[in-house]
Amino acid sequence: MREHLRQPSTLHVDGVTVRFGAVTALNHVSFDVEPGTIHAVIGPNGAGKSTLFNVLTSVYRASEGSVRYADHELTGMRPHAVAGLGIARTFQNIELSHTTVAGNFLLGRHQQMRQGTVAAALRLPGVRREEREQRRAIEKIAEFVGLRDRMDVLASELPYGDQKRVDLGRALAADPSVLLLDEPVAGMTRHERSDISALIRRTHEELGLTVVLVEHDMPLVMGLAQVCTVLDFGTVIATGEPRAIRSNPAVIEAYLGGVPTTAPTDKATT
Ligand SMILES: Nc1ncnc2c1ncn2[C@@H]1O[C@H](COP(=O)(O)OP(=O)(O)OP(=O)(O)O)[C@@H](O)[C@H]1O
Repeated sequence: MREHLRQPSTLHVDGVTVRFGAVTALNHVSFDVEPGTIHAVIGPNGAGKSTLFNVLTSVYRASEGSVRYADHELTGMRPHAVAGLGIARTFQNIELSHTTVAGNFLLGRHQQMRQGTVAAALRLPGVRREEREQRRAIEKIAEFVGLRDRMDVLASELPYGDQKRVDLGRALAADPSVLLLDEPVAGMTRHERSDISALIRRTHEELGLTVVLVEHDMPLVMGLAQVCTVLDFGTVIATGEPRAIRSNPAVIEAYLGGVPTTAPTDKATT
């Protein structure tokens, strides 16, 4: 069952509408995220990107429409059940646990643990073997995100850029097939942005993950994404390759009417 779900599948977003009272945050939003792609969701402030992420992870329930992955309807599922299907996320505002880097990775891996807490309390042999396996697994993740020598440091004591790496490692620890990244370089220095951009690319190329990326940093988006979906006032105004998106009149108008400094441009930092 679990192996089946680890097979890459298309994430279908179909007619999703979310209303908050009189505000329609998402208005019949439809697009597909093809397996093995980096798919960016962009749009001016208030366009509905965070709301969409919260629907994809079942934190919010759509008023209408559906989200399907690997023959499963995600709408109405509990968030941990969505995670169990292999859909992991990082957070715009870092939400790390008050423990070490390794502890955060272990918590992310928790779903993978086979042995129960009673067996763990009794220190049964199978538990010790599993603990060793988990330790090896999180060492690999620490290596991958560049924190191998920081595993026993409290995550809260790390610089901001490294905390973002912990957040990414925690998501990877759940062994996902789809990774949802919510503004992964927000608040970072130019150097940190370039590092994280390279890490996202490796996540896609070396681990083969499907990545859904919400980000305001247009050079980063244009350099990484194969497909962009553009939201404006809760409506999809364009979906396509970055090159086509950059010259799409509706997209240019949406940005020029909103936040000119973040409008899609040709220059990529990646
Ligand atoms: N919990 C909520 N209650 C009421 N209105 C909300 C709620 N969450 C979002 N909204 C409204 O829905 C719309 C979309 O907001 P959302 O945060 O999804 O946009 P966004 O594209 O993520 O914006 P930003 O780029 O600034 O993060 C906005 O008008 C916002 O004010």
